[in-house]
Amino acid sequence: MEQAEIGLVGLGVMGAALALNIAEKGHRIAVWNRTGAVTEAFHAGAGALAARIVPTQSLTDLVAAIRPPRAVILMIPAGEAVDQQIAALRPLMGPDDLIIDAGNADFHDTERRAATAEAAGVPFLGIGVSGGEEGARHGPSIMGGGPKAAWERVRPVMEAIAARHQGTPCAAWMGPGGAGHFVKTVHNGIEYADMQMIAEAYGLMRDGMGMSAAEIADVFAAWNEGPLRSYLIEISAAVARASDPETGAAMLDVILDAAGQKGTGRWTAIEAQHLATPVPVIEAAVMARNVSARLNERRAGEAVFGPGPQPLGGALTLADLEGALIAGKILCYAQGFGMLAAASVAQGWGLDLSAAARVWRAGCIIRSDMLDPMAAALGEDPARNLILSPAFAALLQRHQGALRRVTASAALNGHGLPALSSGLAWFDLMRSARGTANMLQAQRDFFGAHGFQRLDGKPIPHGPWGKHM
Ligand SMILES: NC(=O)C1=CN([C@@H]2O[C@H](COP(=O)(O)OP(=O)(O)OC[C@H]3O[C@@H](n4cnc5c(N)ncnc54)[C@H](OP(=O)(O)O)[C@@H]3O)[C@@H](O)[C@H]2O)C=CC1
Ligand SMILES: O=C(CO)[C@H](O)[C@H](O)COP(=O)(O)O
Repeated sequence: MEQAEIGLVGLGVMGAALALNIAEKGHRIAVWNRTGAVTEAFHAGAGALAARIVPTQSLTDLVAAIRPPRAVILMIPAGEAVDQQIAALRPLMGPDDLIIDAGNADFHDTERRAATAEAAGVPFLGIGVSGGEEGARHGPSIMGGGPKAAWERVRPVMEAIAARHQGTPCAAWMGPGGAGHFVKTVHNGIEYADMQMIAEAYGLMRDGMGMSAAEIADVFAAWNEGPLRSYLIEISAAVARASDPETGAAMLDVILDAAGQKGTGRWTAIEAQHLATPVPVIEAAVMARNVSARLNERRAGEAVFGPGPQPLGGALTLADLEGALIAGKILCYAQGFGMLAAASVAQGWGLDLSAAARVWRAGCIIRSDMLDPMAAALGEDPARNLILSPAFAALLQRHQGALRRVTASAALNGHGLPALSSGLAWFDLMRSARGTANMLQAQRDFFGAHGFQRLDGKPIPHGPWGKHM
């Protein structure tokens, strides 16, 4: 039998869709899944593509089914499962055979696996794949990381299966080691923030303006025709429009308000702290998911303090909400790109921020019309904060008023808007040439003799605190 060009382990939601995508682009692929019955069912359901798919029932058969030098994609949960699969596969493979972890991964794990592979003289790639099931099936965004030569080996397949933005594949090598998985992690942090800001606008419409889910769907659909045009706004319109087949009620109205999470947003927040790079909108979004899961505490809080959100009494318009989301989105993306810049320096990756923005323009969950001008702005001057680029500074000038009205009215009326309001706070700090950290420095010097710098440059590193004690 003709050997496959590539192999794939893990026929779950993403792996199955990716395997069909690869087969559809004309590549013969061998597949293996931990639960063998899943492999059989997958092959049986692959229709015409089944002819290009080789189902296998052991890792030995999987490896034997692939033409050397081999490439095997892992599409399985992050963490131990990946280490176990690598440990099981490596002894079966040759020194030129490539293992590709294409699931989400903590980039520290990817760095460790890359170092182990390099020491053993075998190739390993860690690549981020975004787009959910639909993206994996018809064109995801792909962020490659690891040895450039190994990426070049699989680049033709990656570019063939990736989404396209005006003909350009949304698949690119981001850098060595864990760079690809790091870019995917920041992508997911932005995803959390974008989703949270949309949920905040939804809450203002539902609880502050008394709008039904169907009316809210119309608003999201209208916003999707303007500057906010994006996959997440588009699906927000769709989910707000959907009805529950059981009760006929709006689907949103029957879904429990407790968010799940697999951890990628948390990885972003943790790494941001390690890098001392401010991503408050992303951190607020992670916090909001954590709070959402504390249902009993929230119910107890409402019992003691009364319900939070009150009607806004006409204080805000839908245009205010749209403007606030435009401003919030720019602020959160600027923070995400700032984090990529900080990691690039810390890790010596040489990340091209514009290239990251370019692979996010199509296929991924955060794809949006704004990413093309963002890629252009980052290309003009990668060292400049995105909010200072002329195009995005002008948008912020235009929409910051809406963000202020929305966050102020929300605060006055009991609506918690952690993401939008932390975005505004960061923006105001970023436009303050004279901040308030002089007070922090004085306090630190007072209690710990930590010293400070003076504005006039005089070499007097401590304050006269002793005289006043
Ligand atoms: N779902 C999404 O939208 C996205 C997911 N990802 C990432 O893709 C990867 C796969 O996710 P997804 O397809 O959603 O997950 P699923 O839960 O749908 O599938 C998981 C797959 O991994 C296999 N698996 C689970 N544990 C092990 C193990 N210990 N050893 C070997 N195989 C194992 C399962 O096999 P079995 O059938 O035997 O259980 C199954 O094939 C994850 O890293 C995820 O974070 C990335 C982007 C988007
Ligand atoms: O990577 C993804 C999208 O880009 C996955 O869907 C991921 O599972 C989303 O994260 P979470 O489960 O934490 O919401």
